Amino acid sequence: MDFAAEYAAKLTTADQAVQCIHSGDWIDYGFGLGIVDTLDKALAKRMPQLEDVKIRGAILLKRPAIFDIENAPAHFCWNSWHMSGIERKACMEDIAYYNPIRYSELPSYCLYEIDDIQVAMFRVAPMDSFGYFNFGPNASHQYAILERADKVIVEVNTNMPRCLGGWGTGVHISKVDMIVESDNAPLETIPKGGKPSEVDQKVAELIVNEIPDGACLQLGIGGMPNAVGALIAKSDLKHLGVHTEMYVDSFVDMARAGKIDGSKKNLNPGRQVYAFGQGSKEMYDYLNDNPECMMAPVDYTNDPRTISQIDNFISINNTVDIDLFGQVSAESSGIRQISGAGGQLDFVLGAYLSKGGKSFICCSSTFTNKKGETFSRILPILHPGSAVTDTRANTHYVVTEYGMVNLKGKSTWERAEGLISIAHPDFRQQLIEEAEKMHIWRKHNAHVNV
Ligand SMILES: CC(=O)SCCNC(=O)CCNC(=O)[C@H](O)C(C)(C)COP(=O)(O)OP(=O)(O)OC[C@H]1O[C@@H](n2cnc3c(N)ncnc32)[C@H](O)[C@@H]1OP(=O)(O)O
Ligand SMILES: CCCC(=O)O
Repeated sequence: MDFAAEYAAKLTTADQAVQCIHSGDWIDYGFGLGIVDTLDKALAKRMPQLEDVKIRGAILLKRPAIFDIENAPAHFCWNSWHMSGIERKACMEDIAYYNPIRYSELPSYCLYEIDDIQVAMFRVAPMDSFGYFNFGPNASHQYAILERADKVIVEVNTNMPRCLGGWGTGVHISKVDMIVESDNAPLETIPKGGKPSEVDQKVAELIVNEIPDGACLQLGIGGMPNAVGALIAKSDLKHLGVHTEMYVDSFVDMARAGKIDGSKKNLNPGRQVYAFGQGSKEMYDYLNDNPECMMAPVDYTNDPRTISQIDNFISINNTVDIDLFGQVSAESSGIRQISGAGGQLDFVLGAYLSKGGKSFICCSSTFTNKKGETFSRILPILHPGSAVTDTRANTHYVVTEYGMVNLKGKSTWERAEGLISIAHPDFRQQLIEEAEKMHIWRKHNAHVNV
């Protein structure tokens, strides 16, 4: 096949490519680092002539140009699989809406249930000699979108790392309708976390004590899991493995510190497995063409049946709030959507099924808002409207800077006692009084320090 000739025939401008988008269409904009940029700017010029365009995407690292057109909600809506700060702000502008989904189910939802997708656009790496455009660190559910899209447009960016893996890591030119060469803007990054706070340090110490040599790690999205990872890189742990949904900078720190060799993994030994990645330029450079790293679609990485096959699986995720029954709300506060369910429950379920596996839900004991008011993250009941990300039947270990409790199988009074014992001391008495009113407190509980 003469891929160069096919490339030349399909090459077009962004302005020309977006002419195929019409009012009422469902459009896929990519995912994370794969979200289009040059095509977005072109669509922002066309969008004022269109109505009711429905766009899907997730974890924006940059505010798309379409969000800033005049009277945006009249022209389109953004439907997010998982919200970053940019998307949660856009919710308040009536542009963005959240699609609740357990992340491992996203590819099958796209394959078997989603309405037709008229146009799918992805930001990709340059075509290789075999005619493939690599997705960069975004296997996620992209293969499923390709199956369902009527038209596929790729936006080539020479800065996109080439992420190797198992399957679903790129698209062949034969399946692409149009190719747009971007202005090769630098990729968006998440800066490496600074010095871990004292709270992060305490939480990390508690978790590190529970990790055996040879364990396999998953770190969730957000500041705290990353800080825990950075401290694992400085620990004495050995022969760690990686099997995660999101690849983050602290895995690079651990690998460079010689903590990761994957030698004890009983699935994909030696490989660091992930579904997508977001981080620093250093992390993108590390992933580029690195055969140790294996990117695979999320219905593989996050399937609890996959996770369960890996012994000593350690899952570390963050939460927004948790109630005294052990219901974890990791994605919203009341009706305010903060992020999304993501793969948290996938990993909580999978780690529990793993021989020697444990899942840790961690958080600081308090949250201070922009007005400087401080609240306990351990609440008697969740705020009205808060989504339950992990049901109380599934929650395993919960960690704050005041300690760690294992809630699995515990009765309501044991949960209340355990959670209050790791709440901030300033809130313990109040929590006990609420627990008493809710009839989940026994006289026996009195040994909690207040
Ligand atoms: C990715 C994987 O590998 S798999 C599974 C991982 N996936 C998940 O865990 C999904 C759910 N979890 C998450 O999305 C994240 O871990 C979070 C939201 C819990 C924490 O992420 P972070 O980026 O560290 O959150 P951060 O502390 O910056 O808070 C985000 C926002 O929530 C607000 N917030 C946080 N906690 C609270 C709270 N208790 N009450 C009210 N608002 C809160 C913050 O003020 C901030 O709002 P802002 O954007 O207006 O400033
Ligand atoms: C898209 C999912 C990200 C997460 O699980 O947090």
